[in-house]
Amino acid sequence: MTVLPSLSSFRRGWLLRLAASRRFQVWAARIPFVRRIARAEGAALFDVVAGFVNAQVLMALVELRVLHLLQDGPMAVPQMAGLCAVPPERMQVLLQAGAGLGLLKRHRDGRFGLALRGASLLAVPGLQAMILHHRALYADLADPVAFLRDGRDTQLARFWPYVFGAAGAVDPQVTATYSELMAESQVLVAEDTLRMAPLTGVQRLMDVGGGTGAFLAAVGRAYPQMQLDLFDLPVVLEGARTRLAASGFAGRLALHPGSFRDDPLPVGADAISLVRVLYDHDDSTVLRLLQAVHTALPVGGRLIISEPMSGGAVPDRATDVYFAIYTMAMQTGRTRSAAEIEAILSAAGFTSICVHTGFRPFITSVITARRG
Ligand SMILES: CC(C)=CCC/C(C)=C/CC/C(C)=C/C=C/C(C)=C/C=C/C=C(C)/C=C/C=C(C)/C=C/C=C(C)/C=C/CC(C)(C)O
Ligand SMILES: C[S@@+](CC[C@H](N)C(=O)[O-])C[C@H]1O[C@@H](n2cnc3c(N)ncnc32)[C@H](O)[C@@H]1O
Repeated sequence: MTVLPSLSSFRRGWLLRLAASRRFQVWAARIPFVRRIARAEGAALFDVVAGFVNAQVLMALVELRVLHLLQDGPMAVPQMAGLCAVPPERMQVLLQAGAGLGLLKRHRDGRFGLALRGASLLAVPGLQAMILHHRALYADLADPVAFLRDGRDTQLARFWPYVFGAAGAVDPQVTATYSELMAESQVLVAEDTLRMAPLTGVQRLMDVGGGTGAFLAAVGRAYPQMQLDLFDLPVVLEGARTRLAASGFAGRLALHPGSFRDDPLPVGADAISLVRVLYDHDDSTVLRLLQAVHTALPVGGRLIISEPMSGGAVPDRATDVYFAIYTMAMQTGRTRSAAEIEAILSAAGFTSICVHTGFRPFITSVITARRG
């Protein structure tokens, strides 16, 4: 909590009782210094209250391709209304809301254009597809208490059938959809992972659960001499073949179809990466997977784990809300803190465990470890 830094629990309790008193709030609104804190708290609280509406305005802007349409310059409301097939008076409200969110800019002549944040959104790989797929998550959260008490049949779990193992990933069309979403959203994850955990000295890297090879492609570009191995479910690798053939890495990339639930991992790599894999699975699957990675690595071999992690003792706004609820809706895994992952790594026999908290925790954080 930002306004209550490190107070004793007695003073903290006293301050919390004050904040929860309506009479104190009325008084605080009149006193100059306290008024600033009260206003900031009010605005922050309203942001939480209005979150769903903000997200739905964003959804409409993306689905109607408003940001794309404004890419070449500002437009008048009636023209936008025609292009988006939305009545002009409603379009006005949507565009004004987009400007309120800082995504659009309202010009003096009443036209709307892109703001810096809206323009940035267009350039984030896969973000628009990610926003559109939130429909499934929002449907699951329509009744959040029912979801928490008994959220067993979720739309999101059906969106990502591979989490149920090889048996779930049978439909190549469905597999192609999620593989594409993962590959696009991988770009920033790869950037941050390689910045936090450079692969200097690694001869051969195996990416387990590497999807269609987007992480390995980034690694291959950064380390032109490295041998690359990709391990994933057969149906996923089938889809990856054409993409990888065109990537120019074919000569130094080997594909290993298999399921880490049922098959041993191939040996030979001196480093193994697990990028956005652990949080899809329960603790016992994660422990067995890390034990299998331990067995597949040579002594001193390196493991790189990269995924958004819970803040643990210091709850984090992005990962402890979005990713924790998201992975709960997927049903099979959970968003773990670095400390929780460290504990499983130790149980699997890893040493030299090192946590690199992400500078963008909503993109990823990294843990590295070695086979002792
Ligand atoms: C030079 C000066 C002084 C000024 C210039 C001004 C200027 C031009 C500034 C540009 C600003 C700029 C560079 C902005 C860059 C913005 C960026 C990089 C924004 C990035 C945003 C990324 C976001 C919002 C990422 C969201 C990621 C999400 C929602 C990921 C979801 C992932 C999921 C659900 C994964 C699921 C996997 C599963 C299924 C659980 O296994
Ligand atoms: C969230 S995706 C991450 C893909 C990629 N690492 C990335 O970050 O974009 C999880 C990946 O794990 C793979 N996976 C899930 N269960 C698996 C299993 N039992 N054996 C091998 N791969 C599996 C999925 O097919 C999928 O490609």
